[in-house]
Amino acid sequence: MLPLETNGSEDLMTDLFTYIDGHQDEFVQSLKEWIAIPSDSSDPLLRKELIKMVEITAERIQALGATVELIDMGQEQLNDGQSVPFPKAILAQLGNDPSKATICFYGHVDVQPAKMEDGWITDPYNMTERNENLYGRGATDNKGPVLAWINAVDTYKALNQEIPVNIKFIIEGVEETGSQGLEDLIKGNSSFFSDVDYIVISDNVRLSRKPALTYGTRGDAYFFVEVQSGTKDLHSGTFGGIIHESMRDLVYLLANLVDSSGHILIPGIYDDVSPLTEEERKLYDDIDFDLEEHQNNSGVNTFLYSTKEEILQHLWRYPCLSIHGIEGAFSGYGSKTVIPGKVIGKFSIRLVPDMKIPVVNKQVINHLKSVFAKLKSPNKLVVTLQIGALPWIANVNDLQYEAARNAIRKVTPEMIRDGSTIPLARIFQDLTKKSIMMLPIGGADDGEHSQNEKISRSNYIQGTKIFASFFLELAKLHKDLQMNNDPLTIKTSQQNGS
Ligand SMILES: NCC(=O)N[C@@H](Cc1c[nH]cn1)C(=O)O
Ligand SMILES: [Zn+2]
Ligand SMILES: [Zn+2]
Repeated sequence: MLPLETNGSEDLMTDLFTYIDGHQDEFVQSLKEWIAIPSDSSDPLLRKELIKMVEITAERIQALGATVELIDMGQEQLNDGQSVPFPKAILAQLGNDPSKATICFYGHVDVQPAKMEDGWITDPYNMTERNENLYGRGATDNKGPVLAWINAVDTYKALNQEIPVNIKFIIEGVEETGSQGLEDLIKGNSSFFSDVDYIVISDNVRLSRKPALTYGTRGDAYFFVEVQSGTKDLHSGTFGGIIHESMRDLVYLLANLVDSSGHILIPGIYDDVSPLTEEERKLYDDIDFDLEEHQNNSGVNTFLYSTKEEILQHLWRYPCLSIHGIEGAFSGYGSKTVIPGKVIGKFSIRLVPDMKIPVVNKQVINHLKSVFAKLKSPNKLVVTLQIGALPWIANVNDLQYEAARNAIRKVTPEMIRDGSTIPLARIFQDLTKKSIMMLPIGGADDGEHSQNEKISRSNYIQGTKIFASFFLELAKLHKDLQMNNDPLTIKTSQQNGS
């Protein structure tokens, strides 16, 4: 293996990039193979596929030369009283040279549900390339970025070059359903994180065509509101008109959560939202954001707000409430005349600093109970918090942000926040106290969670290059930092004559 010094870092970078360009079809083929596995974590019937996906990922990381541990995550309790095994989590380590920086990469290999009949143009699990875009479920969220990181490490190996940093991986299979059990996993494996210097996540998209670094995300409080009128579904001709219908109650409850201007109707919900300072307000002015393009990407004609500043603030620093669906309600084709016996409404509130989960939980329960009381319904109401993930904000002055800016090279990346949630971002920050950075490689038009999700071939390949060069840039800055701060290191390098 060639040590770093034998090759100037610019020459090495050229070699790495040439290799990546020359092997891009292999990298694309690997993504196709990963996308072919329907690793949907929300469907218990697909659990075997999800478990297989985690195993394949573990094998792939092991093939890099890493030591891989598969951690049992126990059983997932389903609503119907049954249980299925959680997919294992992967903890892996490649290199443990104490003189090098240690980066831990976190990602997930589970995906959101996807069916042809949802409106996909091609099979979501048969990756298809159209106009230089790679379409398939998980292409950008998050299989593409996880593979790009692996490809970057693989490139050093293939060129027989020393990787300038130690690399750790934490890869999970239940991010899309709230990363259950991962907090305990991190708590129970504190020694794994003790020598980690930096945590990198690449699980969101850029805001525009410009590369970006993400330093904040919203959290999420996801609720189930269950209304039960009886033990079974009923014929609406035989029972319609004589019973209190669970669906009518639920629709009323859901309609009282948020008004048509997007304002959340839950008393007190805005109380803990941190006030907008003048300093923060100015940040929005400089951000390159094409509102029209964002609107085109969404497929929606009219947004709730009309200026760049309002849109970004309502995505990044204000909460929102979205109603996601109703379990138990008739939703198929045709005109089934049924009265459901039990329905579960699903909604979530994206949380921002300084909202607190127990406070929000109480406010939601109190509000729904008081709205329900107005109905004077004999039906049974149960409200449960399913997922509670806190928002995350990082220090953009951390060394790895500078290294990432250097790695992106040609342009200055946009410093952005993100309206979505990575449940583990804040957990990592609180438990490990390490620097966290999100380095997105996907585009604003990738359609995460939507029909026809994709990643562009160019972002996937450029992303692989950015990761490969990030290792070098971070190694350089980390070494400088050590030389300046650590008398022992200075002494050792002076003795070595360097
Ligand atoms: N790419 C990140 C992502 O999509 N995260 C999910 C996580 C989540 C939040 N609530 C339930 N799952 C997201 O919807 O933001
Ligand atoms: Zn994701
Ligand atoms: Zn997602």
